[in-house]
Amino acid sequence: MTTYPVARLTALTQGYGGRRIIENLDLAIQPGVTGLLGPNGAGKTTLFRTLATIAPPQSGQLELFERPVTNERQARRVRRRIGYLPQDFGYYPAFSITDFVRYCAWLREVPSRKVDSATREALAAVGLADRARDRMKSLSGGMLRRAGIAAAIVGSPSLLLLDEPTVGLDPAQRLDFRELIRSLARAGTAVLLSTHLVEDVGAACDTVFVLSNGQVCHSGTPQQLAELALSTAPGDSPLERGYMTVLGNHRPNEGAAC
Ligand SMILES: Nc1ncnc2c1ncn2[C@@H]1O[C@H](COP(=O)(O)OP(=O)(O)OP(=O)(O)O)[C@@H](O)[C@H]1O
Repeated sequence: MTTYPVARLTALTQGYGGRRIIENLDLAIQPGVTGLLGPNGAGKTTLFRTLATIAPPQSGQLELFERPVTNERQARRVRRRIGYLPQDFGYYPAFSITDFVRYCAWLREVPSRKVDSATREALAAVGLADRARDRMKSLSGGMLRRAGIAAAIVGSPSLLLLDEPTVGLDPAQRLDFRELIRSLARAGTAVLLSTHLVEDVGAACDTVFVLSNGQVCHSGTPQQLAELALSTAPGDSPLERGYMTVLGNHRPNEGAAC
């Protein structure tokens, strides 16, 4: 059976003003969980904003759900199928968690008859059902992040874009989060997860891309990335070492793979 990419970028060039951050990038996101690794400033958030249809490509083509997205009308149609958790997401401090997630469901055009049940399901999925009435301004960093994840998954999007979703989560919550995204993927959601926490990629992703200077310099399974490890030191994981190899930051000083 042929599986089509959920999202495809062809010859993407993207940037800010005259500054190019991503140039001539080809990338396909398949069903399952895909990890996106890359150093600060590599262009991960820029890529997410493009996939979320917030920033139209400066040049190149974006296809989502097997259809080109070339104008605002097409973007609006696909946006309701995309859940996006930005790195820094905005909210009204006086909203309760329920208000916040309901509001995001409304923005994503979840049918009104489904909004209440979808909100309850999303809050239960992130372990916030018993905190549903708490005000957003009263939440700890980790709880705020979980509220953001609930807002991204409400209404079961087809494509879930999570930009550093595990920042601030305690270890138990990170384990729960990994299980959550694996179960969402089993249920048919394609997940793209950007993170600096390499172990999240090893534990939860089917595929991993490494982005550096706006270019994909490695794609494969986490296992394949780990196999690129050139040397290990006590406490380092092979996946971290493989990632460093790809970035050319491995020690001792050998040639860069990227
Ligand atoms: N709104 C903006 N205006 C101008 N430049 C920007 C803007 N947003 C990002 N940039 C620049 O684009 C480059 C890529 O930024 P981006 O946020 O996409 O990287 P990133 O890989 O997500 O980084 P990090 O891991 O630090 O979040 C950086 O040099 C950044 O300074």
